[in-house]
Amino acid sequence: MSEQVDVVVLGLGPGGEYVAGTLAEAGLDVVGIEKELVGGECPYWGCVPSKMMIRAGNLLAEAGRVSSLAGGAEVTPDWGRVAGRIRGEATDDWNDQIAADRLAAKGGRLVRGTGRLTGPRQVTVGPRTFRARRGVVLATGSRPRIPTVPGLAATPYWTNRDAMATRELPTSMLVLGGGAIGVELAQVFARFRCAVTVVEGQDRLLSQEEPEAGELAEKVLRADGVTVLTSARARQVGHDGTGFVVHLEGEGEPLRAERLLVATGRHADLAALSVEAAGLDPSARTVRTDGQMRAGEGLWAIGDITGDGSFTHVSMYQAEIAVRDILGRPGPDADYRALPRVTFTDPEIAAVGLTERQARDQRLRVRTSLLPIASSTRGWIHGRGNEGFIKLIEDADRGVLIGATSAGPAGGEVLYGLNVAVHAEIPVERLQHMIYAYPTFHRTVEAALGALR
Ligand SMILES: Cc1cc2nc3c(=O)[nH]c(=O)nc-3n(C[C@H](O)[C@H](O)[C@H](O)COP(=O)(O)OP(=O)(O)OC[C@H]3O[C@@H](n4cnc5c(N)ncnc54)[C@H](O)[C@@H]3O)c2cc1C
Ligand SMILES: NC(=O)c1ccc[n+]([C@@H]2O[C@H](COP(=O)([O-])OP(=O)(O)OC[C@H]3O[C@@H](n4cnc5c(N)ncnc54)[C@H](O)[C@@H]3O)[C@@H](O)[C@H]2O)c1
Repeated sequence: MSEQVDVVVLGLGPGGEYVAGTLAEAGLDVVGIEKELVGGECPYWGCVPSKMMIRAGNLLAEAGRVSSLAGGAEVTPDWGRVAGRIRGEATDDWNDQIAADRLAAKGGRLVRGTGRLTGPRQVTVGPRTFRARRGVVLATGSRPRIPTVPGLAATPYWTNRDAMATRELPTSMLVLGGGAIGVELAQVFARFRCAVTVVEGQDRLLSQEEPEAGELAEKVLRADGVTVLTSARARQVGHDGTGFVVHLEGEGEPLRAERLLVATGRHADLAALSVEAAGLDPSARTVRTDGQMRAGEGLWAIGDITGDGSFTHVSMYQAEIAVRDILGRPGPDADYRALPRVTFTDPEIAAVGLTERQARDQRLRVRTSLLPIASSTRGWIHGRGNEGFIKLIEDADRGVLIGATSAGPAGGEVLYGLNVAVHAEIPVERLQHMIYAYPTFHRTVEAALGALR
């Protein structure tokens, strides 16, 4: 016998939790199914604990800058404080009772277990089967993609989860992958005196962003003592009981370290959800949706599983659209032209919209500019720690910005104005005649607008 409900939400990460709670508050009979922790990757093993680490690492780095600007400061790094804060304040020692209670208070029902589709509008978890009158929302997120390097699978390698949960820092760590996770954690661990080496397969770090972003990331990581190896791939991985031995492709001595963090991207596992029961292809990498997040009749998908950007803000944005659609309320289609992303290194490396390469590949007539933050008054006053730049990409035929990178102190915050400009397609000509507060970092944007060529 199946239980009849209005909506089943499969997976309660940031997007799924929002959908389940909001629809329940709207009066629908909602069942949310979660196999681990309500809240998903972001609060327990992702954004929140990693940003707590970064806050701590940045404090240490700032203290290191005191000598050149303000006198003397001696700091003693203590990872115990970070690990304690992650346990006490961020994750409640990986206990989701508060989140579960929050869903219940909104009227949603939580079912713990691993769910899978067993028909259109139908989900089974353990012995229970739910039939959803309005439909099912797939929000099962992603998990680390582990490369098929010989030997790796048999070693006790770390993923982001082990790194977030560690009570003690290793003395040395190899990081496979120089994307967002790799560079953020490499910098933090290095600032806590761990000897870090990043091994990135592409010819630069943050390879999906502007080349200048990758160059900057490499420069600042090196300044923190990180060894950065680009165009480097692991050929063989082993563990001798005390540490890792990694042979790279080509000649050279193997790399050795106490820990190995694998940060080579994430992927969704559609086969595990038996998506074919709802008419989807289980071998696909992502669930494709229309602009209202519909993946089929009575089926919606949101978050990492859609492949539209593995970010909490994408999951929440899509969740809002799915909620509206399920409630039958009209609203605009999902629009990713102004998708922002922030890598929380110091300096923060943030971007929105297209890179120059992507714009040129679309055969757009492009004007660009790039100005260092240090060329602004504020950047110059800031002194040490003022690395960064503003890069703008303009569609010259339409006279609007279609992409931008904001790297620098508070680069993610400075991005906001550029995000608005790309999203709202504000003419460059209007942006050039706006008043920019003095002396802010974002005055570099004004200068960069004037330098578009
Ligand atoms: C180290 C790290 C740092 C990050 N930092 C940031 C950041 O600073 N900013 C940012 O925007 N993003 C960041 N992200 C990405 C962000 O965490 C994800 O994009 C976001 O969590 C995705 O949300 P989601 O709703 O798709 O689901 P997820 O958070 O992936 O959650 C999906 C949930 O579904 C559950 N589930 C899966 N399968 C089933 C099943 N069959 N049955 C029941 N339940 C199931 C899982 O247990 C999980 O709880 C970071 C990620 C990592 C790993
Ligand atoms: N600040 C943030 O918003 C933030 C922070 C962390 C993670 N995230 C999200 O989490 C997702 C996962 O992060 P990630 O860093 O694992 O993935 P990523 O896709 O950002 O980067 C993975 C990197 O690993 C490299 N790589 C892949 N296979 C390799 C191999 N065999 N050897 C060496 N290098 C290899 C890739 O070239 C790429 O540069 C990202 O897509 C990101 O959206 C976001």
